[in-house]
Amino acid sequence: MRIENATFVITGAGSGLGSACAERLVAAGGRVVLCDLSEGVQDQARRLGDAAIAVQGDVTSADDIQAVIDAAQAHGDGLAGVIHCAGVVSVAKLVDRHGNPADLDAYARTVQINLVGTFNVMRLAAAAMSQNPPGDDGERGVIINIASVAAFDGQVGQCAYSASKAGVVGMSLPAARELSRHGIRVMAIAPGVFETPMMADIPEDAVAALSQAVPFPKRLGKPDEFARLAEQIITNSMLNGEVIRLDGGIRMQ
Ligand SMILES: CCCCCCCCCCCCCC(=O)CC(=O)SCCNC(=O)CCNC(=O)[C@H](O)C(C)(C)COP(=O)(O)OP(=O)(O)OC[C@H]1O[C@@H](n2cnc3c(N)ncnc32)[C@H](O)[C@@H]1OP(=O)(O)O
Ligand SMILES: NC(=O)C1=CN([C@@H]2O[C@H](COP(=O)(O)OP(=O)(O)OC[C@H]3O[C@@H](n4cnc5c(N)ncnc54)[C@H](O)[C@@H]3O)[C@@H](O)[C@H]2O)C=CC1
Repeated sequence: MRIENATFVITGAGSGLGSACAERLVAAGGRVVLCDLSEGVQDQARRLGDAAIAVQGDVTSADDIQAVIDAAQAHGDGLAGVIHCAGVVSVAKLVDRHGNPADLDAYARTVQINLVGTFNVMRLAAAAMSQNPPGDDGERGVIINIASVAAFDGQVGQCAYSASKAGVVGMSLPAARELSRHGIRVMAIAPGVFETPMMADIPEDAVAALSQAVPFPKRLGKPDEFARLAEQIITNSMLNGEVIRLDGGIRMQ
């Protein structure tokens, strides 16, 4: 699929990895519709110029995401793809050091945003893209979801987060199988540790430990390194139904 003059929805585009994807797609001649809960997403759209518009919304809301997709249809010649970066991190042990059980609502919130939100965006975007005229190979669209290495190597305290991301991994192949008849590809990226505001709350020694745990390069990833992979997934139609770890070889302990 070509990026130039095509329109993409990027969720979580007010920050971090989503923001980097927006910059890279605009630089490649694409048009973007930025969705985020935070109102800062409007500033990001203004920075990117006429190729970008922002629609504030919650990925767990059917109405909000349908409004984002409707805006994408109007922003260009139909929705070509989605890079779904919106997500939250949570940390809690099943039983804390005082013997108290983990909070159920906190667990449910993490799964609701990271997993149910992913399903919500996929289902509404796929319904819209299935109406596109077929392109090369009969392609009508591409969906890129974001998992995490925590889907595979979850650490102590990551039951909710790892479960939510493992669910994103689990949906990749069945979604790709179902949507292949419409010419829509589904991929997921499982990042390791990247320099974004999501990592900002981590104690410095923990960040250092995570960086040292990366075989090579021993550092946090840069958001544009993530965006470059997303760009390649969009333009390389043989990438489908798979999860790509982008992590420097880290296997978390
Ligand atoms: C490496 C810790 C990083 C903390 C980061 C918190 C914010 C996370 C932002 C992540 C954003 C990116 C997300 C992503 O997709 C990529 C990743 O997943 S990066 C990995 C992020 N890691 C986590 O989120 C782990 C979070 N867990 C914790 O911070 C702690 O486990 C927790 C606070 C939940 C509990 O710690 P503590 O109070 O020390 O628990 P205990 O005192 O009960 O310890 C019991 C026992 O378990 C050992 N332990 C605790 N944490 C870890 C660990 N992460 N890895 C290995 N072992 C751990 C602890 O040392 C005790 O062992 P003893 O032998 O009894 O000393
Ligand atoms: N930073 C990292 O090291 C890693 C991040 N990831 C995943 O990558 C994705 C992006 O993470 P970052 O850019 O690092 O985080 P970030 O915190 O910088 O950006 C996430 C964005 O999602 C938005 N968001 C959260 N909940 C939302 C909702 N319900 N509706 C709409 N927007 C919502 C936030 O407002 C924020 O702007 C997340 O899914 C995260 O789990 C995965 C592995 C590693």
